[in-house]
Amino acid sequence: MHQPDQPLHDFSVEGDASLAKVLIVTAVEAERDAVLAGLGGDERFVVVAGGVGPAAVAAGTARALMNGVYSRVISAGIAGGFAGLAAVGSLVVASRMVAADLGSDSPEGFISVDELGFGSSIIPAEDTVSASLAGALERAGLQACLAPIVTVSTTTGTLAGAQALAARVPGAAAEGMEGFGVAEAARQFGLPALELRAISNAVGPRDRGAWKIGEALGALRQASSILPEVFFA
Ligand SMILES: O=C(O)c1cccc(C(=O)CC[C@H]2O[C@@H](n3cnc4c(=O)[nH]cnc43)[C@H](O)[C@@H]2O)c1
Repeated sequence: MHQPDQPLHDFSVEGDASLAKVLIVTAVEAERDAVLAGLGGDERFVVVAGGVGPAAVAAGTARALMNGVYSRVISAGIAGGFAGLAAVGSLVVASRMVAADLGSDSPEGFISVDELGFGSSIIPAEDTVSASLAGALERAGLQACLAPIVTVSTTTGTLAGAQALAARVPGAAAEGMEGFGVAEAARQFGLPALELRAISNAVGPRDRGAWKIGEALGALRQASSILPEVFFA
């Protein structure tokens, strides 16, 4: 029987590793189009819109992985940024992907799935490559940081919620809804994962009208133009 902590398939590349592509998974088509525009038709990357939220995107990622040969998977898109750590229009590269609401609430507070003994809510990002990506973005003149990125099923919409999340995941710079789902699918295929987010709004009191989606998609497009030199130099 399959053990969930073991890869489901061995899709690692045998022979010519240069044939393996990088799979990039966004939530929605506008994000996919921004990534594709930045990549400028580079066929070493495949970009799919996998759906919003960790469940849809994990299924979408697994489906894509079944149909190709990949060396790694990147979750990419827009995100909320934590105050003082990631400003609107800046970029965050994940040091780890954290499923921040995967667990149980209790009168004593949140209990993570790790504490409950049902697995892990943290997937480390491919570390040297993530650091290289953050460095390359900065050298290209983009504002970028390397930090934990949280994945939630419900976006944070209050100041108290943002503060609680920042306390639960110290150093977290961005909040999205897909990173952990993409990383979990990649993990089950034995592949490393990364996450790249462009900040469209602050994590905190919900104000959808204030989201700078165009600015974030522009930053995502610019960041995507750096990816070939990082992954295929
Ligand atoms: O309306 C549009 O034109 C549009 C274009 C691109 C993307 C969107 C989205 O609504 C994407 C949803 C996606 O964004 C992530 N996100 C953004 N801000 C946050 C946040 O504060 N907390 C959590 N997630 C956030 C998330 O990953 C969603 O999947 C609209």
